[in-house]
Amino acid sequence: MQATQQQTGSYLKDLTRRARTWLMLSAATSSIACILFILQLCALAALVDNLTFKGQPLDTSVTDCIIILALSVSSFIFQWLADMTGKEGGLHISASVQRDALIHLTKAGPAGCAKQPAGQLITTMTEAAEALEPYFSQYIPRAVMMVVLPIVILGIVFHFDIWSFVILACTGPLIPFFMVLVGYSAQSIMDRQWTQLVLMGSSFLDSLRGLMTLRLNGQTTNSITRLERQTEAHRHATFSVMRVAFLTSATLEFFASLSVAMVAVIFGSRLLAGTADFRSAFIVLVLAPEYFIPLRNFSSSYHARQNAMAAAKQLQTLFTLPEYAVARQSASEPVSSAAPVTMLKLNDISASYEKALILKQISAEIRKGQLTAVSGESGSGKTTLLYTLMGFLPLRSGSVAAYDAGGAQHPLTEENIAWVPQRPLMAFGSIADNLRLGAPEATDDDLKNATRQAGIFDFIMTLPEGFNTQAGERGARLSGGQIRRLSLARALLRNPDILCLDEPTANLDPDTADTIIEMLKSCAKTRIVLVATHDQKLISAAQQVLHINENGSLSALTEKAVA
Ligand SMILES: Nc1ncnc2c1ncn2[C@@H]1O[C@H](COP(=O)(O)OP(=O)(O)OP(=O)(O)O)[C@@H](O)[C@H]1O
Repeated sequence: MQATQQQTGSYLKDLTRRARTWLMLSAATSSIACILFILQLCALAALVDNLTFKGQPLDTSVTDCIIILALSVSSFIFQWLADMTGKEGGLHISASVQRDALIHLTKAGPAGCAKQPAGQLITTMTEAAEALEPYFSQYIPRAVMMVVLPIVILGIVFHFDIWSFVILACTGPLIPFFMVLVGYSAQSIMDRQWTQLVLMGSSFLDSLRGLMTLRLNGQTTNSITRLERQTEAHRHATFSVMRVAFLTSATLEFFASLSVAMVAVIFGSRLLAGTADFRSAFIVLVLAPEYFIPLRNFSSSYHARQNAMAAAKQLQTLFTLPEYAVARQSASEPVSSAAPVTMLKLNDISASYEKALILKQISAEIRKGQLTAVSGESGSGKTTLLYTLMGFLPLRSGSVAAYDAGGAQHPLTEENIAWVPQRPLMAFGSIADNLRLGAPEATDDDLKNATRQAGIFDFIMTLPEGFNTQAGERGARLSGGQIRRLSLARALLRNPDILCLDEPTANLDPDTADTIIEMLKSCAKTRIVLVATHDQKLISAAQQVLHINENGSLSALTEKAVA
């Protein structure tokens, strides 16, 4: 569900607090720059008046020229400082939002993240977070400037000419008024543009990932047509946004030019009639366009605000993902004892994603030395059971306790449990890089040992570059069985006390499946090994089988003596 305008507005307001100092510095330096610029214009008007009408000789005006130059340089420096501090504030906020989003995704874990398409998450994490930067670096300092500078100019103009003051005071507020009016109707166009962008991103990623499936089903052309349609819709939405932006700036230009022209006409006729002096006329005429500049700058950055509002809505949607992952103790925290965990005790555990319970009151003891399989119909909750052990999903009730051989209880930490999912991730990089994902400190010998245990060492040695061979995008240069064995080696490299595997033999030829089953049996001699599987061969090879029925309850627990 998308957040309302009001919720998004207060979210952006809250974010402002994260870089308040930078943004205040930006607004302050920008105000100083503008005041210096106004002083420079006043000094210039006085110099021109003195030289042309008061007959002051040029050689006595050197000090005036130096003052004008100094004012100009200082104004430039302060404006530069204003841009830099504004940028710093904007970047600080967008980086902190990206960090928050990443932390939230970690808390959501694989179960929570499954609720949004990966393409949408990528677009939100990158483009939406970056779209916040111009809002904070431009819109907020300009909004402050829009208030400060026109008031200063109005004060000066009032001092010189009441009629010019009235014209500027009446026309100035029209600009932000029209901006807000146009802005409200443009927000829905902006939201549409973002929805199209997110949709395009997810469709593109889905098509890329499912290229093979699309091809096999003769859907490549349809997929291209759908992508073309989405690109076209995004182009249309972008054009609508640009049309509104152009129309708005044309309206603003019209009002600004009209009022400057009115001031010029009034002062021209007063000069001709001899009721005004040149110096006042010159000052008011150079200040009149400057009066509209902060208003125009504010209006042009209003687009940044609308874009940020639409982007912030996408970010708020990401933050609504449920935080399923359970916080676990990490290696940096002291563990009560170095003895390995040899037994897991499930005490009446129940778990659910939403309201309905998926797992109901499961109790079992899973020990080192015996391969344990979790079997059951598709959708019965086998993966969910592994998720609860891995900490990807909290328990609704019951508990999981871990004990060492001496009967002492241990906490379940990120280090003593490892997981090999149904579709293991192969990152872009070499085989060695992929193996070291979970154990960056692992030596070459460690890699050899782990791959030997996982039965993939001989295959790696046949590759021309051995461990340095590139795995390809998502392991595209490896077979399904090779990816499984590599991810098993990756898990073993961490030397976990508990190893959980989801469908380790799915879609493998009988010989490869047999090799993996033998490997798991041998792994189970030194650690707790728990597999979720449909594979009858693997179920028969297991010494303990937990059968979960379609209601999510444990319907049978069979145990065989270890051979
Ligand atoms: N992230 C999720 N959010 C909500 N419901 C989910 C989520 N993941 C799984 N489920 C639901 O939980 C139930 C159990 O799913 P689970 O993946 O544990 O079954 P499984 O026994 O492992 O199935 P399979 O053998 O097909 O892999 C299913 O009804 C599924 O729709």
